[in-house]
Amino acid sequence: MTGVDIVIEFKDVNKSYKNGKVALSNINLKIDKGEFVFLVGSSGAGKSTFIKLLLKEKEVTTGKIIIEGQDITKIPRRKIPQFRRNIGVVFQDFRLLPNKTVYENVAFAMEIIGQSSKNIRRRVPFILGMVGLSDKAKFYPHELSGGEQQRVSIARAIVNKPSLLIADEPTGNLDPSTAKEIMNLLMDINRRGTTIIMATHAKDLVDKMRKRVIALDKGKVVKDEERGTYNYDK
Ligand SMILES: Nc1ncnc2c1ncn2[C@@H]1O[C@H](COP(=O)(O)OP(=O)(O)OP(=O)(O)O)[C@@H](O)[C@H]1O
Repeated sequence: MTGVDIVIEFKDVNKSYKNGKVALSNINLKIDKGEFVFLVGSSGAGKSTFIKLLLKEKEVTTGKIIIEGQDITKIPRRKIPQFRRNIGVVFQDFRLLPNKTVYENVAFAMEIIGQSSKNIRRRVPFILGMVGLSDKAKFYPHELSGGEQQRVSIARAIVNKPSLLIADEPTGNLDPSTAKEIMNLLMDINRRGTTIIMATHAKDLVDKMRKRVIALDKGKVVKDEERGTYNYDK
């Protein structure tokens, strides 16, 4: 997928869980290559479900999700790992490997997709420089601040040059000024061409950035606005 136009399209997507709970209802939207999209909505609105469908962690009940012309609902189970390589993911709780250094955490993401050690030695220092962690390469996660740990997790998410980066509450565990720094880093990555979808409750950040805002409420899109704000009418 790298380097190819990524366009995400949800076509009449519905998702109900086994208990009958409707998590997403009749979602129709398109996200173009290079966009930065905030996904907002109160707890239970359907943001995590939206992300899980994109990653194929969950399957749609009905409808299609098309990424770069491919209907991902049709990808067979055995091809899911390969599909996921094209998407970087960042979580609220960082999810770093505690027994690996910063360098090793990022290198590991390249090792598991079979990159040569020569490529790894060239790429990891470059990415650590980009996220401002060159001097922390030999540190372990527990020796870092929350903001630094999140930078490592962002480095790991982008080291294999995904076209799409999904950030699920990436600033949720950070104080406001650190959250702003992480936001700036994500904007920087977006300016370099990576499409970003960020689920968040961080009203201040959303209002400041004035990027596209998609708001969910009870599984429905209740707002989709260019240069939007956090608030939406239910
Ligand atoms: N595995 C599941 N089985 C049954 N119901 C589920 C499951 N996962 C989520 N739900 C329900 O689907 C709805 C949407 O949940 P989802 O986790 O997508 O919301 P969210 O917007 O991500 O919330 P939060 O901000 O709290 O993470 C909720 O009502 C939730 O209880």
